[in-house]
Amino acid sequence: MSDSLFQLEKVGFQANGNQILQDISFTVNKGEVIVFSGPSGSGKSTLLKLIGTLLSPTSGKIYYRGTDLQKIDPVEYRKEVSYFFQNASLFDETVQENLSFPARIREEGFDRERAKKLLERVQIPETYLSKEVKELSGGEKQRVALVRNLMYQPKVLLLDEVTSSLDQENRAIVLDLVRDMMKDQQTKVLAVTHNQEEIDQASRLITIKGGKMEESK
Ligand SMILES: Nc1ncnc2c1ncn2[C@@H]1O[C@H](COP(=O)(O)OP(=O)(O)OP(=O)(O)O)[C@@H](O)[C@H]1O
Repeated sequence: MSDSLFQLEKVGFQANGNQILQDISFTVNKGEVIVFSGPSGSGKSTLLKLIGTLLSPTSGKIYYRGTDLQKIDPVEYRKEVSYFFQNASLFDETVQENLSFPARIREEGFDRERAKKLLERVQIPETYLSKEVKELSGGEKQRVALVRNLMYQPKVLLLDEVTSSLDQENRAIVLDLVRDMMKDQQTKVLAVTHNQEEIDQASRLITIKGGKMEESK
């Protein structure tokens, strides 16, 4: 078990009397890129939120590196496992204030060099640091939000339809950075997507239908 990254055992989730997920069991091993697919409303986002601890299972267990998620300090867990979603919201402040937020909550200084490098990777000039978020386009906001998630290198990146509201150009920029993270810095990715190009990159495709899972690849 300790060699697995995540292990789900008969995970279920109920909300307002509805069984949204049922009996979800699978193991994610360390070198895998997992993509969750399936029809709209089938429970994919809910599953990713359970893994990201934004929600708690109402039945079953989730283990991270062999330890029950309920027994892991949430602050420590968030340092390793980063959840990034479609239309991630930035604070209504400057780009720098947003990018320094992860350091502020850890009472550390802002790593301007890292911010600069990551911004460059998503084709945003350093001068944007002093820009107000409300001056940015939708695609720029999503790219800045991704940079904010990566200011501390996560071990696992949970991506929930992060490119679905982006045009082709922005999508390519975001995917390129995610790919680099996976390659050079060994970040593991679990993603929910409808995009075929992203699905093709999966080493494993897990399909969720009506709250139940089918493994397809
Ligand atoms: N907190 C909640 N309370 C009640 N119902 C919920 C809650 N969260 C999700 N649902 C319902 O659970 C089902 C699964 O939602 P989920 O967002 O996980 O689907 P999805 O597969 O990610 O869909 P999409 O591809 O459209 O994003 C939907 O029917 C949704 O309405």
